[in-house]
Amino acid sequence: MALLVLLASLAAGVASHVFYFNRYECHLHALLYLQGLLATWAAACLALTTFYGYTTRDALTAASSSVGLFLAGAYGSLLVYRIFLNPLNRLPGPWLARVSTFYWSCRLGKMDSYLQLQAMHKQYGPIVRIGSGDLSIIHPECIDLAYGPDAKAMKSSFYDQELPLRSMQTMRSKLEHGQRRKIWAPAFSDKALRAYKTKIDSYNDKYVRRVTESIGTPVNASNWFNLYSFDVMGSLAFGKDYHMLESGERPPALELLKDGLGVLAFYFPTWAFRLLLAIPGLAGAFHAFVKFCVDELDWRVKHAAEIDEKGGKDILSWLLKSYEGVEKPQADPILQADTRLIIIAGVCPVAISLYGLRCPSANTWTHSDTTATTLSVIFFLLAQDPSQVQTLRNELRPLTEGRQWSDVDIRQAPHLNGAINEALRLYPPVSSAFPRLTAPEGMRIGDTWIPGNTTIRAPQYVMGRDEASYEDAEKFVPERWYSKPHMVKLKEAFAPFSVGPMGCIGKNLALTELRTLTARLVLEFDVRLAPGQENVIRMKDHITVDVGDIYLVFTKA
Ligand code: HEM
Repeated sequence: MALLVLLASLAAGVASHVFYFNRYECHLHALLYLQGLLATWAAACLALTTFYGYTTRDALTAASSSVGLFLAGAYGSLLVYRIFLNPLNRLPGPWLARVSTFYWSCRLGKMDSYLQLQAMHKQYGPIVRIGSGDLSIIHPECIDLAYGPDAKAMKSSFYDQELPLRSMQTMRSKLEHGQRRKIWAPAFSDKALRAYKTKIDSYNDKYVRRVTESIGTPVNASNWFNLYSFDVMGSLAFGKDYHMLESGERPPALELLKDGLGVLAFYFPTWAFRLLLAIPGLAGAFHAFVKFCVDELDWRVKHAAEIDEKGGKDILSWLLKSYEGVEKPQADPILQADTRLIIIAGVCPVAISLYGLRCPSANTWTHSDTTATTLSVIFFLLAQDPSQVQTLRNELRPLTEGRQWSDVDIRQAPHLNGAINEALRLYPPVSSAFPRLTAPEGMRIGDTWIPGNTTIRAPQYVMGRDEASYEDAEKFVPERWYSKPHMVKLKEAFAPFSVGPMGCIGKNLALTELRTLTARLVLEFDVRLAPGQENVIRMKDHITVDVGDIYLVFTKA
């Protein structure tokens, strides 16, 4: 009888894998499975002692053996499938990646996923297995096929980490995402961007003032770019000035998030992340940030009339239009999550919103803001080559001199746009890319067939430095984007904002900030690396990258 029960447990384990875990997405319920297993174990102990006269010790042994064999069956079946049967096994990659996606996490102790991916692609080619169901692909076709307007691939389980909280960006259903995106779209139209101009200009002024105050001395430019970007997004989200550029400090709820990013560097599977989130106290910073955004949204809705009267249109004023007639729009959890997305999208799409988890390795403020990262990189690259600053100045002076200029006047400046593209190519703020899940019927990339339900990513850092796509790929050459087009061999490889219906909705806003602040600074200042500042950036990659402190010296032009 006992043997029969043990064999049944083993068989149940195998069946659970074959008929359930291997067929369906199960990442949402890891905690429930754990609780179920413990509850079954406890119930079995109780039943054996109460109804079958087992001693406590014997009951514990019998119940544990049964549960143990169930797990052995489930994991045994999983290992057999992964090692011998998985169709992904014919694709190149380290053998251990077949066994578990934790293999990938274990390589990321230095938070350098972009470098690890680069090394793996050098060794294994354009398509590399990085986990049991995960591939990294640098074939330029992947961009359009996985992310483009007609892509059949969908967002992977990565986007479920925050459930039940959902923002536009974490909506996996294309239909639902599309409907929400229609509500967001007017906030990023040309008309809306024109209305944000005054706010952006005022923060550009503040940045220039900060530089003027520290002329000739080393400044932590990346930190100031980060404060700049938070100030701009705070003002565009809530119509409030947080004065971060003046004070040099962030509101406490944002400050809390500084500890939250390190853990993202390990790219844990979604189920493991959700288990981490469930540990009481671990996600405290995230909840504080959620509350901060809910409070600010509440304030914003209550002051809507006042803000509208001042004519200071912001992103929320557009989103709130779709709530006309709704008594308390601020109570809608999707609007709450979208508000968080505005704040963090320019900072760290998805990432910060997901986890305010504490991580001991992240003990300094991380410069993970996408716009700030790009500004930091632009000036880091310019600081190493004064002739580039001069070329930019020569290009911009005729476009700006003697008039109240705006982004419209410099939008087509080829060298400026080239320099921005080069910063985004060499140090893309989203370096390892957002994962997609291939459609059940699979897809072909180049000559390779990718099976259905495979998680794929197209890492921009590796693609940006691939000689197959760019000539002299490691060099900063703004001209490749206008007068030397032969240096861009495969244009479709370049997608720092992603592409398609789920790509960056804030691209034009980001470019406006990047162009106008860069132009302001190069028109007024020369720039060089501060003494002791290394001439390489050692980024930390936690979905968006952290360029660390970059010390520069600005002098009057
Ligand atoms: C250099 C700066 C920026 C870069 C490189 C960048 C990059 C990206 C990328 C790669 C995505 C796609 C993420 C995904 O597939 O899930 C994205 C999405 C998004 N970005 Fe940006 N971004 C930048 C600035 C901004 C700014 C300033 C905003 C303003 C609010 C913004 C708002 C968003 C939003 C709302 C999404 C989600 C779009 C959707 O789900 O439809 N981004 N961004």
